[in-house]
Amino acid sequence: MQYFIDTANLESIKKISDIFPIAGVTTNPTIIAKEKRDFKEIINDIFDIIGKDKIVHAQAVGSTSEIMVKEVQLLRDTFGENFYTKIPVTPEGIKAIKILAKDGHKITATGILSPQQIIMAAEAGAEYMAPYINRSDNIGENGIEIVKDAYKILEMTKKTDEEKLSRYKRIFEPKILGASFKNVRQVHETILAGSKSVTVAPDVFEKLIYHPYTDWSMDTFNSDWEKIYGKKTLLDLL
Ligand SMILES: O=C(CO)[C@@H](O)[C@H](O)[C@H](O)[C@H](O)COP(=O)(O)O
Repeated sequence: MQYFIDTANLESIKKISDIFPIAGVTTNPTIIAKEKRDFKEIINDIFDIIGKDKIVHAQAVGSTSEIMVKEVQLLRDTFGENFYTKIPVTPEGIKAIKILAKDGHKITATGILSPQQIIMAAEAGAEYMAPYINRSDNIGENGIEIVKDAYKILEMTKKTDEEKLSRYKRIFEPKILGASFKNVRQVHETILAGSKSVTVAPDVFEKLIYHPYTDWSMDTFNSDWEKIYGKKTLLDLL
């Protein structure tokens, strides 16, 4: 399972990565713009906090495939092997993914709101496909159904390692990266639908393990213990 934090806010990244077993950080142009700082510094600071063995995703912003291809080449040279460029599933984006994947680049297809967009991005050679669950639910569609359909079709169109090597110059499993969550239920249903990667904003992230009865249970344990042993911990008693 891979949990990503969907933010570029360094305080939030520090807080969450200190506690939770995260796979990395995802951002988008809106998330980056909120920080009002130099782009390169933001990404370097994120890697400094989470470690260079973790993954960072940030989005190409060019409006043509030619510019996106150049951006991705520059991003890989600047940030290294654990940087994934997000590319939107527009016609120009799919064209860019197709060109870049042939050269072994690591791509996350983004802005996904339909299963066909996932299949097309996967065929073009993206490794991660990021469907926007809440944005889909918001207009009366069903984000979870997108993930379910996508997994069925990805299974049907599975490629051998030889095919992957000849088409994309590297071997990887296509993955659904569930994104745009507004509550824990959406995250959980996305995982149940088969998605082993999700990216969650800090406010929802902290709620993933929250339960009032867990807090109540711990309060009760602590007060019962203190009645007999005071503030002593096992370090004092063993
Ligand atoms: O696409 C990725 C990760 O690949 C995310 O950063 C993605 O852009 C964000 O989760 C969404 O845009 C956030 O959506 P929302 O919470 O604003 O509806």
